[in-house]
Amino acid sequence: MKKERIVVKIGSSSLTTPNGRLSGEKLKEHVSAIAGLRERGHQVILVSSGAVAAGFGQLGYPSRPVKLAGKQAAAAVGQGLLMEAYTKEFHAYGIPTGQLLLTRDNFSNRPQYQNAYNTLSELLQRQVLPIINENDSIVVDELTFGDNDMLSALVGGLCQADDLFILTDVDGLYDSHPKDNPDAKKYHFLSEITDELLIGAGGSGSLVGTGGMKSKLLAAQTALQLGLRIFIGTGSGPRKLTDIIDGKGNGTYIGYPGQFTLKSKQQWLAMHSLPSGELVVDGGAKRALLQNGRSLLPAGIKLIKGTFSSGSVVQVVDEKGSLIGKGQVNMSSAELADIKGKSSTEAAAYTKTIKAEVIHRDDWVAMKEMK
Ligand SMILES: Nc1ncnc2c1ncn2[C@@H]1O[C@H](COP(=O)(O)OP(=O)(O)O)[C@@H](O)[C@H]1O
Ligand SMILES: N[C@@H](CCC(=O)OP(=O)(O)O)C(=O)O
Repeated sequence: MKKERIVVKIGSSSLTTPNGRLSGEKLKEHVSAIAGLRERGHQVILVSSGAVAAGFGQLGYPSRPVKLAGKQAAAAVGQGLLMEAYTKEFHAYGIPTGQLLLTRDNFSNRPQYQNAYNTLSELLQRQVLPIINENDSIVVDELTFGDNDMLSALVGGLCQADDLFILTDVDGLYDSHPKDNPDAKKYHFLSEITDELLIGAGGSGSLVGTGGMKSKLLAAQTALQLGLRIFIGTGSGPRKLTDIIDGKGNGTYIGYPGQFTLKSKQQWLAMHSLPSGELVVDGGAKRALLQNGRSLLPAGIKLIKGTFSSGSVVQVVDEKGSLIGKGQVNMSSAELADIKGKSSTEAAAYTKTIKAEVIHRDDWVAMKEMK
């Protein structure tokens, strides 16, 4: 059987009690199930929620704090408790653990993204189990992931995983909220996340979880684009995760094997990079980029918007303004303004210091083809 690389995401409700304490019993069960996956030779990356939910009780909050300072303080306490418990329990199976606390910036900044990738790769190569959470205690409000579903999908892309298992307190996706509708129908297999599914997905049903099924589906949508298969559901006992691999999981399976996976650079450009400007290109350049797999040359550029430096990411649009793709430019907006619309020979004569390609094909991702 193929050895898979699996991201396992565990939600707050599956790790804690409603009064803000860590549930040692629940945690132990997850640990034994993860040890079971590793015993079969699979690599596991754990994305664990629960810092806020495990910490707020000790701080004297009667329920999950709503204000940012309360959540951040609770997370500071709870994250330590989580890691202490995980380290001890995994140690009993001879599995060393390592903690990574990430923020959105770590994904949008290319050097930080590569650095996170290098750290994860090193941990996995040395048989260490990475345990990841958002860096809740320091992250700025508007930049939080909020819940860990999207974080787990992005981690799946970052470490080029095969599967994402989202463990929660419900046994899969239903066509409407199962707590409101006793006749709600469960989906066992899905190949895509449609708007209809998103409409049927509601918020959290527990006092400690955030995001609910909607955020799991949005995460699943991203994970599908990143080439992962997804499972959303629950289970009990030490075999609950190996059962998922064996197709016997208690939940909903999304995706199919052998999906198209973007290369790491293209994945970063498409999913995480923040464009600093925009280039409007003519029909010839659009064809070269989308159909012929060529680089973007100065001749095809009609208009430059924004100010950027060499190495920045820009978005590329056609003359109607519709997005074609994103790429990393080899020159600044000022240098490009001098050679825009010129043939490559003319451009080369103009300055010998810059490259012939405005965006090299290796530094480009087509956004149209992804749909
Ligand atoms: N269509 C749906 N199908 C299944 N569960 C749903 C649906 N809509 C909303 N939910 C709720 O989503 C909850 C799981 O999300 P959440 O509470 O955020 O869990 P976690 O803490 O594990 O991330 C379920 O307990 C359920 O009440
Ligand atoms: N990073 C946060 C996750 C917040 C949260 O509730 O997430 P989840 O339970 O996955 O919906 C924490 O550890 O408390």
